[in-house]
Amino acid sequence: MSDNRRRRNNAPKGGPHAGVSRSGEKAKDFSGTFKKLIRYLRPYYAALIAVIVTAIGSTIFSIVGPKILAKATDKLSSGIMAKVKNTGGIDFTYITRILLICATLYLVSMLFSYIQGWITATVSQKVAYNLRKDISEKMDRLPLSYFDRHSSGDILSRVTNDIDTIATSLNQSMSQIITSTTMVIGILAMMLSISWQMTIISLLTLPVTLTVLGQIMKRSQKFYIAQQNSLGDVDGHIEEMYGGHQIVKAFNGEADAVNTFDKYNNELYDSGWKSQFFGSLMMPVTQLIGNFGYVAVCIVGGFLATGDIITVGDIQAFIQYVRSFNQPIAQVAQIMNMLQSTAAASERVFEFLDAQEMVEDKALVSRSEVDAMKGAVTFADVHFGYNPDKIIINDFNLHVHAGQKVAIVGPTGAGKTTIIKLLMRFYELNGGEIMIDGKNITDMKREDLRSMFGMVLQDTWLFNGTIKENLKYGNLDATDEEIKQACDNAYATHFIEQMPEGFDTMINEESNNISAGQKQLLTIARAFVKDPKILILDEATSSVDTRTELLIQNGMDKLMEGRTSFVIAHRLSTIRDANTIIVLKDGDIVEIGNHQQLLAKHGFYADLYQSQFERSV
Ligand SMILES: Nc1ncnc2c1ncn2[C@@H]1O[C@H](COP(=O)(O)OP(=O)(O)OP(=O)(O)O)[C@@H](O)[C@H]1O
Repeated sequence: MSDNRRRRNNAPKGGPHAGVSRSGEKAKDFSGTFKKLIRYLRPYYAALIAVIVTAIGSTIFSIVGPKILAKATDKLSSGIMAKVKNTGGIDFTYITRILLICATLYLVSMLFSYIQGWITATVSQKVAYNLRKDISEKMDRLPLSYFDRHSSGDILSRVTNDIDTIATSLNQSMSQIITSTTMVIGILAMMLSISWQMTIISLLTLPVTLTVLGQIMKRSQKFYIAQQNSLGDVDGHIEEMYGGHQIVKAFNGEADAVNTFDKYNNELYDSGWKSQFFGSLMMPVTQLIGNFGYVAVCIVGGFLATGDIITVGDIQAFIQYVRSFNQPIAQVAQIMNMLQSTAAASERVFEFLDAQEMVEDKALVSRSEVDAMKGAVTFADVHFGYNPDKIIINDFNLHVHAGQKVAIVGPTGAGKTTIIKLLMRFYELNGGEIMIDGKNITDMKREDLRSMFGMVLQDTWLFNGTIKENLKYGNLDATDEEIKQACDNAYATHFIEQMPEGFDTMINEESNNISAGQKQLLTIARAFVKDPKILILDEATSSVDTRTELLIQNGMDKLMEGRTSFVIAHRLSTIRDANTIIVLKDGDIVEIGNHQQLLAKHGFYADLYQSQFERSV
């Protein structure tokens, strides 16, 4: 089967990061996406109210701080004046009391910030946790056709990168939106309470700050997107070249590979440099414009103070407020930017969660009925196309008695694998029906249906675990004796026992401690452990040594005894004893019969057999 290859070839350009949501990416439906995201926040409304209360609390306390501190400054300055004029002294008791009040306010404000940080971290991580959980459950309900259309890298990036983006931005924006807004309103109120004239003057700098910030952000965002794209190109290129480095070397493609890498790397350098440069301009520029504001405020404040309209303490408090005014404004702008990428990430996640699911299981045939089945298979007028507009299996009819061996042969792309996928209900038919022991497979639960099958494929899939764990994959209750017996039947015991830790040796998909042939023997043993009624064998085309090939063949023959078997055959010499051989061409059965009958027909099969036979002579 060539699924993995096919999927990889279909993967979007840009490598593993090709589906990653990029900061600055715009969502198609901003408000709709946020509504969906807010649904995930619903269980935490109480916590969110607590965030609002603590955020407002901590901000108010830090806002009133300077105003109270101003009282101490005034007392101090009037005390100094009195001392100079010899009319009195500094009232330290009063000043100490004010300072204590201020310290308490700042402490309470800090405590509130702490509580608020704790709640937002919990809520954002819970939302991310629930999204990941929903995605994982959704994966089980999605039809295989969904995975045909989306690369695994793309799906992976939705579960990891996109959800990370959502969690991080929820964490930051939830409290920042509230604190920044409270801060802006609060500071503005305090400034107005000190002097409306000075407030107007300092507000004059605001449009300038906002325009300049907007321009900088627009520019840096453009380069940021370019940077992420170049990063995707670099990653994709490295993955491709590293994955196929032997081929690259064999075809002398190194110079080309290095040139392409240099090109992507230069683009990354260029966009990375520009985005960071523009990003780092934000703070100094805001400060510069703010400083002009201070100068103007100080001048006007000085005039007002000399006219006894405001006090020196007021000027000091006002300056403090002006300093903290620009910060929340810049923060709100940043949050707006961040929310755009959150929306883009959420949109990708919800697109996955909203994808059309498989037709629901019916379970009209009970598990006990399925368990009692013998394994007779009937295909009746089956029509199917991966894309309904392009039917590739036309009117397929076949009846297989329980225990029979059916070989499916035909040129590449004829539809051999497709027939098997339909039998296991990986895809829904466009017409006709498939029955096992006379019962339509759509009337059974998918899980029950698949419990009847055992597969030995060319793509020997083994997971990270011990040999024993891998063997028990299809039957977790198998005893050690059953496993040993299965390995004996599959001629696998010998090599397993020679391994350093025998059945407890760790293996995985890329294991190089076992050979391709040994992996094949393990998958045969795994099928024996499962003891299925119907077998699917996809004959290995990969070359193994003759002795191992013989072991594999013998193992498979033994495995097929007494079970309905479908063999996708590549070497026709191995299927001479099949009860029925069907020859597929472009999704149609062009010939059917046993080996002798088909040879006698002198048709497609006979030609195919002859050509293989001649090649092997
Ligand atoms: N997931 C898929 N999505 C769309 N088209 C597919 C998919 N899988 C297979 N096809 C197409 O369906 C046709 C039959 O493919 P299938 O894999 O069944 O052929 P096959 O006979 O098993 O070939 P091979 O011997 O090369 O494995 C081919 O044209 C193939 O390109």
